[in-house]
Amino acid sequence: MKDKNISVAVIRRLPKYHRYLKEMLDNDIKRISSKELSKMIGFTASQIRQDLNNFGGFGQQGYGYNVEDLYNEIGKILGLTRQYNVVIVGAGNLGQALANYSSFDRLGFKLQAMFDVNPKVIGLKINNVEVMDMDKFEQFVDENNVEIVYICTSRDGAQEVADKIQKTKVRAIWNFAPVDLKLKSDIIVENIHLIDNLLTVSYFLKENLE
Ligand SMILES: NC(=O)c1ccc[n+]([C@@H]2O[C@H](COP(=O)([O-])OP(=O)(O)OC[C@H]3O[C@@H](n4cnc5c(N)ncnc54)[C@H](O)[C@@H]3O)[C@@H](O)[C@H]2O)c1
Repeated sequence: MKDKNISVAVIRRLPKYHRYLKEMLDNDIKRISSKELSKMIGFTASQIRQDLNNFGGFGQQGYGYNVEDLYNEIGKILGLTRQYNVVIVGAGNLGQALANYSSFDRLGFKLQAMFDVNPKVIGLKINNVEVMDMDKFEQFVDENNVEIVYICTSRDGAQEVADKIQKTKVRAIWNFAPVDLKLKSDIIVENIHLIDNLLTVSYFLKENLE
């Protein structure tokens, strides 16, 4: 598969294709044209053709796309043909909410444990997953081949967690703490700064209300 030099903008659109195609599969839709796909997703038909051509096309002139094939191919490109071992650090409000959200598990992101420094939450089971003492973090992630850590600590704790992660074989961080982590360049980090998104909403709302 020639997905080496794909732009980040294309990669960021793929999850949306994947999500809509899953919905179509659930509704028993077997094939779709780029025009119909465009109506649903909101990208232009030519954008869709261009995006999918990056990966070898998948479509056929006059037929459109086979929904199941396209869903499976995009899943492959997104790395969803395997499972990932995951832990959550920070078992507070957000950490517990993520642990209880079953869609991650269905996509193959398998939660192996949660970690915290607070004795009040250590030992709890959230959705059948134990909250462990942070002291055991490094040993656990390496012994259990953990690839991804979701950081759900307070802002102050996040860099300390990132420093610990860098001593392990963990490859990626999904960071919910509102801080830009300082990391070695070979660790993948994706930030979810919800407040940044909310401020964008308030900006557009302000424009609307003025
Ligand atoms: N809850 C939300 O809706 C929400 C929304 C947006 C962003 N966030 C961000 O997500 C993070 C978590 O939010 P929350 O509401 O769950 O906070 P919380 O206070 O309920 O939970 C944070 C947990 O992290 C643990 N912790 C702190 N430092 C640690 C460390 N060094 N190692 C291990 N555990 C540590 C704490 O003991 C606590 O249990 C925050 O950074 C917050 O800004 C939360």
